[in-house]
Amino acid sequence: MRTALASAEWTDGRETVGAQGAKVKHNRQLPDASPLRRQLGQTVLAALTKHPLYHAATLPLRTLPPRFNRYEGGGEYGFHVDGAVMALDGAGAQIRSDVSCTLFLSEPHEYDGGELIVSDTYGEHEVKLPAGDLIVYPSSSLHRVAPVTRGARIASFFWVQSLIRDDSRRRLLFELDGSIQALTATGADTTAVLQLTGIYHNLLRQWAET
Ligand SMILES: O=C(O)CCC(=O)C(=O)O
Ligand SMILES: [Fe+2]
Repeated sequence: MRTALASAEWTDGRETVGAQGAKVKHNRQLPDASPLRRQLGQTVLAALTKHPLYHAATLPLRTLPPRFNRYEGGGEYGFHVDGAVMALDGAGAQIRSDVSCTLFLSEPHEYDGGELIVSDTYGEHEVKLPAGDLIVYPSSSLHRVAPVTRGARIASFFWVQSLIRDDSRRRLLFELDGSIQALTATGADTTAVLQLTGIYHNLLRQWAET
């Protein structure tokens, strides 16, 4: 993916953003209609289907085809909130953004700056991960990408409509899932684990929107 993206043609990132974001967005992206975007996006989605932790955290219902962006020469994306409802295709289908995803494709030593900074009720969290690592964060959060002052930061980014709209419910289910996995791995009482698994699925059944 890095090799293909190194010789790609990039376009102004403001092409896919509303008026609020356009004022603070200074990066470039693969054009939405680019075959490379489609091809690499499918590679990203295929990798996600094989990742239990990603599924546990996002509980995906619909996923926007991944896009690819590039920041360099002081490029940044100032504080913004992602649009709540986005076009899924050209046929009028829409997706509600519940979870935002950034897949880092550049190694941290290849550029200065470029931290993804997510602001929540506990303050600001800075994220800068090795190539191949992905961060998921609530689309309801304010976030920004710090200016890239050396090198280039290339990433894939996309949005997920979750079965669970509410961030706090999604978090509870994620933590419950993690506890069940840990209990199973350490050989806990199977009847108790089965009961907890039932509680997980019955909460999911009560809260899931499809
Ligand atoms: O480049 C990133 O990590 C995030 C991009 C972003 O926030 C957006 O496109 O809305
Ligand atoms: Fe964003």
